[in-house]
Amino acid sequence: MEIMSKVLEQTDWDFITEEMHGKGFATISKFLSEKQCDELIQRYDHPQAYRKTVAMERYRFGLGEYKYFNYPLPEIIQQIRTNIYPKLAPIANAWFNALKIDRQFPLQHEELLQQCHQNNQQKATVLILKYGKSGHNTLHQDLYGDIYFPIQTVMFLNEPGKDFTGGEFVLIQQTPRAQSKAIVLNPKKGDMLIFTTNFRPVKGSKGYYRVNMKHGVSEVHTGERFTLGIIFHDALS
Ligand SMILES: O=C(O)CCC(=O)C(=O)O
Ligand SMILES: [Fe+2]
Repeated sequence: MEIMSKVLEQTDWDFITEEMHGKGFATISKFLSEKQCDELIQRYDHPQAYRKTVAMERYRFGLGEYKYFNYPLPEIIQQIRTNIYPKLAPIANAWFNALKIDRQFPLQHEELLQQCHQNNQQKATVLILKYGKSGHNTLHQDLYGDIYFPIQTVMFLNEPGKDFTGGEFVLIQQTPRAQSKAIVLNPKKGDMLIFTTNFRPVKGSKGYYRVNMKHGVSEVHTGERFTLGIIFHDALS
């Protein structure tokens, strides 16, 4: 808890909750220190930390590479996953209530993992991504099995405009019977973005309706871009 207790304490979770309800995403500035970002990037080349490396081109996911961490997760990642989840579970529960979906999420992360394990989802989904020139990530949703948590986070490990150009984070919002809306974000080094994995409720004249969201990354023009993705459910494979 020590590594990040200060940031957690200083974060205005009521504000984050409002942002999530209003837009489906929220940012915590400077969640990680420069040093923490640099250490995560340095660890990218240590193979023992990861269970699987994916060349994104191979699966037509885009262009770039990512690595799934192995359990046990590095201390800082473990702490973030355990301590952020309880702040997000009430948001997810409010969304499912609003959309009249008969499912609620446990308030502790450990319990969500137990549900995943009972469904044979045992593999860590936390990943670090690296994109070079022309690198990009096509629009997607990170669902890894029947048991999923509908909110995830990504941390930006280097500086846009300095370490790389291009490579914006893109959210696409698909409203029923309307054209899709693109939301383009440029978070800075150390920032944490929290966003919906698949959908969110929006209030209409006849109650709440469901708006689908996907995310991706636009093409990197120069340099290298690194991110750390924390997904709260585990994967089948
Ligand atoms: O690199 C990014 O900004 C997006 C990464 C991503 O798709 C994820 O963390 O799920
Ligand atoms: Fe993703």
